[in-house]
Amino acid sequence: MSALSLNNVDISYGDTKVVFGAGLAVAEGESFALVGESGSGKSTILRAIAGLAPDWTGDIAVLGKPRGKKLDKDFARICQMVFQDPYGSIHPRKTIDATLSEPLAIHGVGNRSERVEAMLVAVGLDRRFRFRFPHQLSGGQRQRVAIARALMLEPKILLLDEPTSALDVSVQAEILNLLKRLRAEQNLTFLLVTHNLPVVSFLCDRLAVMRRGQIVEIAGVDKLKAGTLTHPYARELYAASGGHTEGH
Ligand SMILES: Nc1ncnc2c1ncn2[C@@H]1O[C@H](COP(=O)(O)OP(=O)(O)OP(=O)(O)O)[C@@H](O)[C@H]1O
Repeated sequence: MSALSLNNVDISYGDTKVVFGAGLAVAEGESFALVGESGSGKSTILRAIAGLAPDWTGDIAVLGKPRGKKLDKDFARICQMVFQDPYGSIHPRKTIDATLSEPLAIHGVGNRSERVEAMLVAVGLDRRFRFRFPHQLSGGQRQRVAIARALMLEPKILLLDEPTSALDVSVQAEILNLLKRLRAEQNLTFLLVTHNLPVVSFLCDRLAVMRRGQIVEIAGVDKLKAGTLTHPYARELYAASGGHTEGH
């Protein structure tokens, strides 16, 4: 059974269709990247899976279960999304403790205090951050909080939308290492959007290359590293990176 599968998925915003006939399957425990030019529909695919872009047709299944069009509570326990900009995605006036406790409260999970402390440790944040506010944290620390919040309900799948691109280069590597470690420790499945090919090489097993709303190639990351992707656009992307597909 796939963790995520899309079959012939079209996605629109109002009258404008932006994704055409997307199909992919991500195995349980796999890390899968969506790459491609800006505006090609990568984030839209994540949003449709997460229930944030409801105007789609085709089939989306999560752990074998067809995905409905609405935000639903059970889904949140299985699949969570992490956004590019942690400042926009964590509430500025809530303490880190409140942010991390909230999903537990909504889902009636107990032992909140212990769970929040354990999660802070798991994402490499000192306990003293617990009662601070987001503006008292660095960008990297805030992204650790956003990742912690996504993991509070022990989901199986993370949808990661450019999780490091808003961060300083020096901090990006720390967050990538964290994601890699958490994935191994918690046997997570990743579907990750990025325009950064070294991130794909570092964190992913396979990738789909998107162009103008279509997936033009799906391949193992070995093909990316070897420069042997076959679609002309995928090759263009590789050439534009100067062959620098590794480096983290
Ligand atoms: N809320 C929205 N309403 C209308 N159109 C949108 C909306 N969000 C995105 N689009 C359009 O949908 C298309 C796909 O956007 P999307 O954000 O999925 O691309 P992307 O591949 O993730 O790009 P980027 O790498 O720049 O984030 C673009 O043409 C974009 O302008």
